[in-house]
Amino acid sequence: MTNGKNNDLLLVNIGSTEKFPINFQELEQAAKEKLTTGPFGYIRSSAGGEETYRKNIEAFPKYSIVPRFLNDVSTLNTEVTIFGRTYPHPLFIAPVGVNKIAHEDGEIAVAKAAAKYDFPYIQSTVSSYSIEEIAAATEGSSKWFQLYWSQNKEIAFSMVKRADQAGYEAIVLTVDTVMLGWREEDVRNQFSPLKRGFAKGNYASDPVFMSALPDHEEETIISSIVENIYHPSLNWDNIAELKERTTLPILIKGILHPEDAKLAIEKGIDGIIVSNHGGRQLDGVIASIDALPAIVEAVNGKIPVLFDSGIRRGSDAVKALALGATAVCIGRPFVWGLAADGQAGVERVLENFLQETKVSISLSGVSNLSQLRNLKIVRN
Ligand SMILES: Cc1cc2nc3c(=O)[nH]c(=O)nc-3n(C[C@H](O)[C@H](O)[C@H](O)COP(=O)(O)O)c2cc1C
Ligand SMILES: CCCCCCC(=O)C(=O)O
Repeated sequence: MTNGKNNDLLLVNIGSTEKFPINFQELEQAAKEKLTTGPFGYIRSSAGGEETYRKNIEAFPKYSIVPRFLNDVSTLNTEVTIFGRTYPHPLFIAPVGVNKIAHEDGEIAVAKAAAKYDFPYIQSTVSSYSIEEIAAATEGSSKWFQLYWSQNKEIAFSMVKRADQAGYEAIVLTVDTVMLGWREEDVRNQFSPLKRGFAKGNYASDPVFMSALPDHEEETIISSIVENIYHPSLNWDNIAELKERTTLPILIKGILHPEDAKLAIEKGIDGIIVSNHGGRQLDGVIASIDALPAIVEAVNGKIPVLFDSGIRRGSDAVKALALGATAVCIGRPFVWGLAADGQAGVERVLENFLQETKVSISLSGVSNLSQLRNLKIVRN
């Protein structure tokens, strides 16, 4: 989304004879045709009876944009500044692990596409490629590192140090996944990407992780990843320890309660991501978009509040931004783009997202993000 003069993007885009899935349903269908049952089910599905997954999607139409007209929208500025860095638009790539189950090029393809369209890339701990491999493939672009705490906390600290050294600009500690949610589809398909070695990127390249192993056999590496990734004892004291080990800004991902948002601020956390993990963890929790307004109110502008879970198109992003999100993260849509056509598929998804978001902001009658935050949203 370039800042400046606003063109008629739809008419510019139409003219190609190339066929490619455009919306989420088409992308999911295209991915289904490419993937086998286990990987497709792992990405698509969520926890329990998928009540929260459905709520995430069904909640968006309950919020309506009340646009203003006769404001000059011939220019548009979508810049947002977070931790001192200005980004051209408020769309991020959510941390999504084990990308090789969708496409051989995995996270490298996603990070390159993200760099091309200026989406800051949040790399998952459980990536198929390492921090250093992704940094080398995308020099100069903005990257954050998503941290899963480890049973052996020295492994977590080591990964944070590596991310800092590789030029990543923030740490996103995910707190809703201290153990894996109950995911029936994966039980049915007997599919675990962790157990099949798709999450090795950052572990097999980590000196602390590797030096703690009795041998370097594939089986030993995988079983140690599985042991370390479960970290049910995670608590606020660990956050204090993490703060002592890095000067990078720390965000907490998975906040749904306003009191946890307030606690995060008290404990010196630099930002939060309102998220229910796309419904993949505790089924039955509140839709992420329904949790957002109270959290924005509790935070009261003190730290950035990012948002994910259920963003499927530009108008969803507009609603989340108007409800007070500083930026929004795209999840499953880019994974389907990756499965459908590798880096080119992710690029198409991001480009369309950007264009639809830009058109939607302008048609709401506003020209920048601070005006967007004052846009009226009603809940039917
Ligand atoms: C296949 C898959 C893997 C994911 N892996 C991670 C991860 O490693 N770390 C993390 O914090 N969140 C992870 N997430 C959650 C996303 O960051 C994000 O919260 C979620 O995708 C948002 O929901 P949506 O995709 O339905 O919009 C994953 C999501 C999916 C679909
Ligand atoms: C216990 C942590 C496993 C993480 C697997 C990746 C992930 O977050 C997901 O939703 O899948």
